Amino acid sequence: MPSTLEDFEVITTIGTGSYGTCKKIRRKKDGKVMVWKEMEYGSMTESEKQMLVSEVNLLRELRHQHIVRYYDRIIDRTQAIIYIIMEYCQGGDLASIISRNRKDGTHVSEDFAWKILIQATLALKECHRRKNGKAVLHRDLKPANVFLDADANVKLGDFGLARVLHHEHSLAQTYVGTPYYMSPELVNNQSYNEKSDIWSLGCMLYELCALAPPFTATNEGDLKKKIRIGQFPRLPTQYSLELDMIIRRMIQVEVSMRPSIDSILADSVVQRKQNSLN
Ligand SMILES: CN(C)CCCNS(=O)(=O)c1cccc(Nc2nc(OCC3CCCCC3)c3[nH]cnc3n2)c1
Repeated sequence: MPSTLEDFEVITTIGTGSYGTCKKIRRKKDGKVMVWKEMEYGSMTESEKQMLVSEVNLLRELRHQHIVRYYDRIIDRTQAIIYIIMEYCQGGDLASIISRNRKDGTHVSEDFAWKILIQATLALKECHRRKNGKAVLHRDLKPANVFLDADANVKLGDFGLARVLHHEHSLAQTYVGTPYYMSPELVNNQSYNEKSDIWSLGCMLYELCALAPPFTATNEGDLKKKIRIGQFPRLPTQYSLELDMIIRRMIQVEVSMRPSIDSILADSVVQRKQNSLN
C-alpha cells in the first residue's frame, strides 16, 4: 500500500537545500520520526525527470548502516512535487558541528575524527561497490551532506540528488557556495573518478579537524591555483601525526598517489581505531 501525504504530519522544517525543502515528519500509524525532501519537478525537462526517477531508484538500492536510509516516495501530480521520505538523523550535519566549534574556539576529539573517517570511508565503499556496472559516485561529499544519528554514527546523505541538479538544464545549476573540495582533476576538466571522492573525503576530514578547508581563497581562480599546487598546513598540533598523514594521503594532487578505500581500511592505525570503536 503506497504511502500518501495524509499518512504523515509535519513536525518542523529543518532547512532548504539546493533542490528543495527538508522537513522533519512523523508517521501517524506508529509515530516514527522521519524526514521528507520536497522537490518540485514542474520545471524539469523530460530527461531530467527520467534522471530523477533513476536516481530515486538508485537511492532505494542503497542500504547501509552509514548511508541515510531511503524509505519511500510520494508524487503529488497536482503540485508537481515529489516527496522523498528518508531516515531522520538526530545529530544534524557536520557543517553545523564545524561552525559551532569554530564559533566556540573548540575542536572535535581525535577519536571522533577517526570515527568519522572510518564510517565515511565505509559508506563510500558501499557507494563505489559496482551496482549493475554503474558506480554510484557521490559527487557531492561535503560536511552539509554528512549527518549523524542519535549515537553520533555517520549517515552519508543526499545521494544522486546532487547529480540530478548538476544536470545542465536544472534550475539549481547555479552552484551555490565555493567549490572548496573540487579535486585537481575536476579543476583541469579531467574525468571524475572514485579517487575524486577520496580527495573530497580528505578535504572534509581536514575541515572537521582544522575548522577550515585545506585550500581557501577569495576567488575561484586563486582557489584553483592552490588546489593544483596541493600545499596546505598540517592539522592543529593536538591531532596525531597518524591522523594528519592519512588525511594528507587522501588530499594528493596525483590521483594514483591517493589511497584506495580498501587501503584506507587496511591501514594499521585505522584497524586499531576500528577495534576500539566496536
Ligand atoms: C546545512 N545546515 C547548517 C542547515 C541547518 C539545518 N540543520 S542540520 O544540521 O542540517 C539538522 C539538524 C537537525 C536534524 C537534522 N537531520 C536531518 N537532516 C537532513 O537534511 C538536512 C537538510 C539538508 C539540506 C540542507 C537543509 C538541511 C536529513 N536528510 C536525511 N535525513 C536527515 N536528517 C539536520
